[in-house]
Amino acid sequence: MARRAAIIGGGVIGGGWAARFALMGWEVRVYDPDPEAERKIGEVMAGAVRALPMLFEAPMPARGAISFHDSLAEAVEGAEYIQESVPERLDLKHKVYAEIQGACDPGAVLASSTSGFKPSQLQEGAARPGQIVVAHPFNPVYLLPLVELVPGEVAAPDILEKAREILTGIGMYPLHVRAEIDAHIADRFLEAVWREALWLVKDGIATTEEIDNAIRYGFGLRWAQMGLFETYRVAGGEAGMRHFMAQFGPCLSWPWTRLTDVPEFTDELVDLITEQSDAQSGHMSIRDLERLRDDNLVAILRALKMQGAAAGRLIRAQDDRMRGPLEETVPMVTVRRVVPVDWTDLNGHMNEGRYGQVFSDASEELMTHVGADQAYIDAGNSYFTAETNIKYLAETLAGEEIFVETRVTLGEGKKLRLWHEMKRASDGEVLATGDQFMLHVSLETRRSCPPLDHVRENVERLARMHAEA
Ligand SMILES: NC(=O)C1=CN([C@@H]2O[C@H](COP(=O)(O)OP(=O)(O)OC[C@H]3O[C@@H](n4cnc5c(N)ncnc54)[C@H](O)[C@@H]3O)[C@@H](O)[C@H]2O)C=CC1
Ligand SMILES: C[N+](C)(C)CC(=O)CC(=O)[O-]
Repeated sequence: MARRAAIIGGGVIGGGWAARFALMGWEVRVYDPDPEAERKIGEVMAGAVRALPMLFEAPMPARGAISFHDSLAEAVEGAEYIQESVPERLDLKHKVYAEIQGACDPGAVLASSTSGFKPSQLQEGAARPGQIVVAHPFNPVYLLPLVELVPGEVAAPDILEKAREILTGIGMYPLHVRAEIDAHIADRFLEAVWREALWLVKDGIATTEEIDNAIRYGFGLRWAQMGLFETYRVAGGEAGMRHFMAQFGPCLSWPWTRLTDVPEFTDELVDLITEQSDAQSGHMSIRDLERLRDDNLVAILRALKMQGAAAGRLIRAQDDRMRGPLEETVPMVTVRRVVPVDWTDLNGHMNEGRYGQVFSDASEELMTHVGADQAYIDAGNSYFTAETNIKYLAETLAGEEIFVETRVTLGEGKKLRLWHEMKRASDGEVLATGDQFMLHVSLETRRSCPPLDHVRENVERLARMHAEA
C-alpha cells in the first residue's frame, strides 16, 4: 500500500510538494480552502509530470493519487508526513497546527515550508512541539532537491530522523540546519542578493534584465556546481583559499555593497521594477516561463549527473534506489524511462543517436541480469557489440514514456544476439527495432572468448525460453 502524505496549503509550494510526493509513489491528500486549489495543483502537476521523470534513467514508481478534501482533519488522517505550506503568517500557522495536531497521528512528521520562521516560533503553544520541524524547500519543489531541515531545540529525534528518511526517499537533499536562525541558511543569501539587486535598480545602475544577465552568464553557473567556498578556493589560484582571502579580504570594508541599508519599498520602486520586469519577460506567460525554467533545470541537472557532481550525484543515487531487478518475462522489459529534453534534435524529436543509446542500455541491463555485471567486467570479461541494425519506425518526443522489450534470439558460446523493440508507453506503438549482435570478449586480450559458465548458462537458458515462447 502506498505511503500517505498530507499537504496543507496547496499554492505554489504546496502544489510542488504534492507533485513530488505523488510522482515518487505516495498517496497525497490536500487541504486548501481556495476553490481554485485543485485547478492550480493540476497545472503544477502537469509541469512536474513532464519534468521530473526526465532526470532519471530508472523507471519511476507507480504514480500515487492526489485527492482534495473539504476538511483538514480528513486530509491528515493516516498521513505519515504532513507538509504545511500556508501563507507566511505566524498566527495562521499556529491556528493550522492546532487543527492538525487535533486530528493527526502523533508519530507523523509535521513539517513547515516556512521561508523564514524559526522552529521555536512555530512550536510555541503547540500541543506537541516535538512533532514540528521546518522543511524549507525551493521552487520548483519537484525539481530542486534542497530542503533545509531545521529541528530547533525541541523537535523529537525520531521525528527528525523520520523526516530525513522520507525526504531522502523522495529524492531530496535534507540539509540539517543545526542551529535555528531567521531565514535558515539559503534564504539569507537570497535576501542579501535581492536587497543588493533592489538598490542597483533603484539607483538606476542596472535594469532587472542586466542584473539577471550578470547572474546567469557568470557566477550563477559556478554556484550550481561548486557553491561559494569551493569556487573561491579555485579563484585563489595555486595559493588557494588563504591567498584569495588575503587579496579580497580588504574589499569587505570598501564600499562594495549596500547590504547594511534596506531599500524602502516605495510605490515608485515597485512600479520601476514591475515595468522593467514586464519589458524583460512580459512576452511570455508564467506557464511558458515555468516550462522554460524546468527544461533548463532538467538539462543542467542531467549534465551534473553525467559528471557525478553536486546535485547530479543525488539524482544518480535516486536512480539506484529506483532501479529494480529485471523480471524474466518473455519478452523482457529491459528499459522503461522518459525521453529527456536534452535528447531531442533540430526536428524536435528524439535524435537518432539516442535510439542506439536506448538499445545499448537495454543490452547492458540484460548483461547485468545474466551475470555479466560490473564485477564481471572488472574481473576482465565482457560483451562487445559487433553489429547493430536499427529501424526507425516512428517519432518520439521529449517527455514521452518509452520502454524496450528484449528477446535473446541467439545465445551460443561467445555469441549473443538480441532483438529489441522500443515502444511508446501511452499507446504501445513500436517506435524502433534493434537487432544487436554481440561477442563475448576477454578485456585482457581484447579478443573474443567463451563466457564464464554461469553467464553462458544464463544466456542459453534465456535463449531457450525466448525461442519457445
Ligand atoms: N513561493 C516561494 O518561492 C516559496 C515559499 N515558501 C513558503 O511556503 C509557504 C507557502 O508559500 P506559497 O506557496 O508561496 O504561498 P501561496 O500563496 O502560493 O499558497 C498558500 C496557499 O495556502 C492556502 N491557505 C490559506 N489559508 C489556509 C488554511 N487555513 N489551510 C490550508 N490552506 C490555506 C491558500 O489558499 C493558498 O493556496 C510560505 O510559508 C512560504 O514562506 C517556501 C519556499 C519558497
Ligand atoms: C523568496 N522566498 C524567500 C520565498 C524564497 C524561498 O523561500 C526559497 C526559494 O524557492 O527561492
